[in-house]
Amino acid sequence: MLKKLMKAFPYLLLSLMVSFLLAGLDAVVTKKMLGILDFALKGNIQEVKSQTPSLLAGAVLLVPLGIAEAITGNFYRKRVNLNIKNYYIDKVFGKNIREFQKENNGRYLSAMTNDFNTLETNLIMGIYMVGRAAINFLAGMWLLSTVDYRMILFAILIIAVNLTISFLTSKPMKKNYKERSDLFDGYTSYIKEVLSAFHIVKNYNLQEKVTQDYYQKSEEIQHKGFIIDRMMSFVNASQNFFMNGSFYGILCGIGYLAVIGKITAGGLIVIMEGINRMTFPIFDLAENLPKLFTAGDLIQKIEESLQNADSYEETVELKEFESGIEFKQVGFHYEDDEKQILNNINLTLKKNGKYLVVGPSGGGKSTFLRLLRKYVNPTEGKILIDGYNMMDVKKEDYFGLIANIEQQVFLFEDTVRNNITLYKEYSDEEIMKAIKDAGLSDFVNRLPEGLDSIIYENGKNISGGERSRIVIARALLSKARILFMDEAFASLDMERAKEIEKTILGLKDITVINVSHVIFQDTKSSYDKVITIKGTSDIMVA
Ligand SMILES: Nc1ncnc2c1ncn2[C@@H]1O[C@H](COP(=O)(O)OP(=O)(O)OP(=O)(O)O)[C@@H](O)[C@H]1O
Repeated sequence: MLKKLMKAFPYLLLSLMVSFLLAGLDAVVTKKMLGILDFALKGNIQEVKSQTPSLLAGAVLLVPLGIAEAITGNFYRKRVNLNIKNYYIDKVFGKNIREFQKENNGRYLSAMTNDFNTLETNLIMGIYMVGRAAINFLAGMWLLSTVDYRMILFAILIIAVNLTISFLTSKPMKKNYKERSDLFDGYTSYIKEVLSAFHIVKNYNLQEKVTQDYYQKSEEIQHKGFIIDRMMSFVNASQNFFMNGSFYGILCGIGYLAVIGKITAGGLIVIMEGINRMTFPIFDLAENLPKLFTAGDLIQKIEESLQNADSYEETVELKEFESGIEFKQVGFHYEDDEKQILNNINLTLKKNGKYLVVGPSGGGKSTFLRLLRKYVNPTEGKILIDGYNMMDVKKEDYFGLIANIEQQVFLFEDTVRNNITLYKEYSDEEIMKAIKDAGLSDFVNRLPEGLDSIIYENGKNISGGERSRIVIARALLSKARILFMDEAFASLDMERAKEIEKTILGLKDITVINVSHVIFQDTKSSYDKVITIKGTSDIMVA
């Protein structure tokens, strides 16, 4: 992530260069203006006249520079935000399917909203604000040094104290920011779950329980925010106290120098201006430096959530499925559970064969499919595909050869066409054939705009059966070599399910592995094998 942030560094540099020019020119204009004041007080009108045009030119140039500063600053902010957001979503989709499924994806939502907001304020804008504040502070310091170079010592002292306070307070701040981010993870997951179970909450009258839980979680987060704000107030108050004390001391000093005639009226105003210019940047530094120090931990937390725990290197490229899949003494248990789910499976699935997988609930059918889909690897024995160990086959190659039809259907809010083609190029004939084979022709013909009709929000304007058939058409069109079906007929009426099953069993160039509770006696015999999975050590092939 840091690399992505560094990519936006040129934009930050450009913007700070503009700030530098602006602050520098502003200081020069101020200095010149007060020099002219001194000449005027001395009655040197000639000098006043000769210096006024360059003063006005400088003052006019401040306007475009001010606009350029705002534009370049905003551009930097836009670039860097887009960079890290692209990086993040890229990495999320680089996660292994199984690892992603195991986690609560609320943490990703929380990272994309809460953590990114904190990063934007603390790091992205933090760096920019600190850079700009440092430049303006330097400009103020330069103004002071034109009257008396010893003023530089005063500026260095202020910076040193500021940095020390920021550094000392950064440790507890980091801890609190990290804890707040963890609380946000739980909070976002909770809201996501509760909203998706809206009808259950209403049907079972759980509003009161949900409201109480929500209040408690909100309270924890608000309290953590309160602690962070309280710490920030303490940091700011101590820095303000030190700085105000120093400024008053300096004011007394320069007042005395003015009274004894060591500083001119212009010089006096230059010093006041210089101090004034250093004040706001110092407050910006005081506010942003401690936050900046906390950003590292947040980045680390986000990076850790994006790592795949399984870093096994897959070396085999597999562009075509040639002969078959072989289970050799395969056993499996889930990593967080010692219970053996599958044991000593020896089985061959031939290319273009049609297999029905049946068995009691909890027998291990889905686990068997997970192994075949390469979501998990066997804990004993091995699965070979065309003679290669499946574990070594590159995921992206294998996923390119398979299609999945599941009970839970995901549809994009887009046209029927795009939902079937999944944004890949196919001819109209190919699409229409897949639609016919999936039993979708009547549905598409009924739609006012045919294939270009829109499916809304995960298919809320179409029936469960139509949804399933869209996914079946999707799988048929993708010309996958292996089709995994997981209770694909569960939401179809019997006639329609039988019809689609017949179509799929009639397809010559595809291997079908169908896990189903819905078994039709008249189509059962069309399968090459019926595999019964009934828990450990019990796998029957008929
Ligand atoms: N992620 C998991 N971690 C630990 N155990 C699991 C996990 N998923 C499933 N199991 C266990 O594995 C066993 C087999 O589950 P699986 O889902 O494979 O069965 P199934 O035959 O598909 O069941 P059903 O027909 O009810 O969907 C069950 O005892 C289940 O509790």
